[in-house]
Amino acid sequence: MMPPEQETSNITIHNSPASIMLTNRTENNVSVHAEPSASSTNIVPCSQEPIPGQQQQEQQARLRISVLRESLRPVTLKFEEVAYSIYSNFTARSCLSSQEPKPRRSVLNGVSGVVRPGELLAMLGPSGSGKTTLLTALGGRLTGKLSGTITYNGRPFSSSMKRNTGFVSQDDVLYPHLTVLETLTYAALLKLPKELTREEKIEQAELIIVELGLARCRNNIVGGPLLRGLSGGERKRVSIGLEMLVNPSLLLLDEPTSGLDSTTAQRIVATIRRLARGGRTVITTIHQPSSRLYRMFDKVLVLYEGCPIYCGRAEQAMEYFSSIGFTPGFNFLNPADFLLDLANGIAPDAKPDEQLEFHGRVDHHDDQNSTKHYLISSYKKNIFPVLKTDIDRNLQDSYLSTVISSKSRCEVRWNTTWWEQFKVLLRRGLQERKHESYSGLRIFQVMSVSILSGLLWWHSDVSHIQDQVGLLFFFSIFWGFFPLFNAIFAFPQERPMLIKERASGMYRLSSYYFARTAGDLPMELVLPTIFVTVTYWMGGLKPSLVTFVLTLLIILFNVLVSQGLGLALGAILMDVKQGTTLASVTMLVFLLAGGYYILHIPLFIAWLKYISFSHYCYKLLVGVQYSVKEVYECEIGMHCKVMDFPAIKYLGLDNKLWDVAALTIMLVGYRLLAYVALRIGQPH
Ligand SMILES: Nc1ncnc2c1ncn2[C@@H]1O[C@H](COP(=O)(O)OP(=O)(O)OP(=O)(O)O)[C@@H](O)[C@H]1O
Repeated sequence: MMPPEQETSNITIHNSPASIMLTNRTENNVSVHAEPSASSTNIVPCSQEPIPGQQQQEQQARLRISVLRESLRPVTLKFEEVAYSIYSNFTARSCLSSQEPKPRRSVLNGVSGVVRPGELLAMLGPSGSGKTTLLTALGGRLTGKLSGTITYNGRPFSSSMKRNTGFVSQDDVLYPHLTVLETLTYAALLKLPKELTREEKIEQAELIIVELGLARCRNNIVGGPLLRGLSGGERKRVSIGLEMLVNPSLLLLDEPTSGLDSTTAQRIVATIRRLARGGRTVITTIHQPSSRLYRMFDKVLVLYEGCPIYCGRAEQAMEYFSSIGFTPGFNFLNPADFLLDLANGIAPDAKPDEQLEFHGRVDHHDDQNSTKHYLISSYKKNIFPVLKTDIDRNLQDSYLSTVISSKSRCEVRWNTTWWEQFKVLLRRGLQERKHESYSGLRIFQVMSVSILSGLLWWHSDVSHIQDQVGLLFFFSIFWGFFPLFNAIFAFPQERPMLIKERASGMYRLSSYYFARTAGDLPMELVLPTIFVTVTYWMGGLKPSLVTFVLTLLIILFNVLVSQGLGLALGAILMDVKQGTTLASVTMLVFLLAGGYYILHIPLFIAWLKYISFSHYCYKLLVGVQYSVKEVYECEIGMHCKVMDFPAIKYLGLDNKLWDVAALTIMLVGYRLLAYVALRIGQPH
């Protein structure tokens, strides 16, 4: 395939705007076709007949060498009259009237285009013109009221298309503590089909590293806002690499060059173009590309406040605008600057000083509006009809091939088994969070509290029953607070990653959920074990191994329930601040209603203790610590039954099974609630 500089167009450019739009160089030069391929990695024949061994081997060999070389399932993306609006109190904008007040605000208005395999389309437009919204819509990730049609080889977006689409968002969503190699390896293990062995998947990750020029920093941690790691360009390449692992046929990138120096930006766009030349359909949004970058684009789509003003070959954009009366002046060396000025309503005949002042001057507002209206009506008159013909022309072909092929195929929903996903996610989570789980600060926090409380209750005696009961109550409250607050962070912190990975169909929510909650368990259980061991014996509680083990088990049970509540609050609110506020109120209520501080709670509010897991835990702890016949020295020389001690009498120590059952219901209920909240909160 020829590099674009050498590629030639077979269609002569005429002065008529419509004839400019007819030119389609990719169709003439790129030797990939839009028919859905039978060798899709996530589409397998429905028939029960086994694939012959040789054929299977060939398929595997093809998968191995395919990454970054050529697309296996070329996709022609067509979108017609795409419109999107959001609820707003502000004045709505529409393509030809900008003053009319409406309850909905139009973000995209009648955007159309065709992007074929091998082509790189760049979306240009001022900030807020709707580029990201359109890109998100094309990636099948936009929720809300979207109208118009978007087809992929003539079909609507499907779960197989979802896995065939790479989406690189503007912000790099990566785990900061993993290295480049780990990041790509875990993604390869989750994303690549089960036909490949584990070693082959790791090999693919290595291939990507080499291909994207990341070999030098393969063992460096990715880093984040508070952790020094990769440079911006390297992070962006890791993000692209993650999407490239499945060799997607459609690659969408949101401002891949923002914040990068011009050389790095050029390197990234060169990579993207190379990916396009491998038969992929690539769309990128871009801010202020230099003229060098602009020359790398095959097509451009220019948006003006959500309305298209140009969609066609990049090199013909200037000629089109000249043909409708906007000729670039001497100061426009970069076509992108010219297009962006037009998309801001700045006509090229404005003098440089006027251009600078343009936005601030009221009397130019009308000029801006009339420029906008003229550009939009010219688009509708000259470009849209040609685009429409182009969209309709091939629609029938791809529809036919869809009908034929869909009869002989079915979609495989996941590339890896539930168990495989669970194992990889568990390992990845443990690695990413090991610094947090095993942090010295956390261990110090628990150890210092355990030693301090051991000293405060040092060898307490059963005759000081008030103190001993206080220690048991402290156990139940401390091990209610601590896991609750730790668990609240789990889902809100991982939300961007979860949304991103789930949107690309990487794993099931259930495998993620179980891996995430199981990953936290070791440390969540080890710390209370150490705590109880130290404080129990220092505090002089009953010197019986059985009682100690039962005390420990009750506290571990309480930890799991409290963790479940934290997970549920985090998943429902998805906001750490709100979650911790609600958790502190909840725990305060549990503390007061637990049955230790207030023994005469009015009946109308006494029910609060029944929803408190700390209450059940406290009851069970007291229940295993003292037997029914046990006595204590209530006054000098006088012995009273433990069960008659007011705080214990108030608790009522019968029905221990009911307490265990209540805790079990909470354990399951909170975790189920967390899962349901996560599922409901998912964009798809
Ligand atoms: N869900 C939403 N809620 C509120 N406003 C939205 C929403 N989605 C899009 N918008 C608005 O729609 C407009 C287009 O947003 P979009 O992010 O697509 O613009 P953009 O061209 O990508 O901008 P930039 O180049 O600055 O990223 C903006 O004014 C934005 O505030």
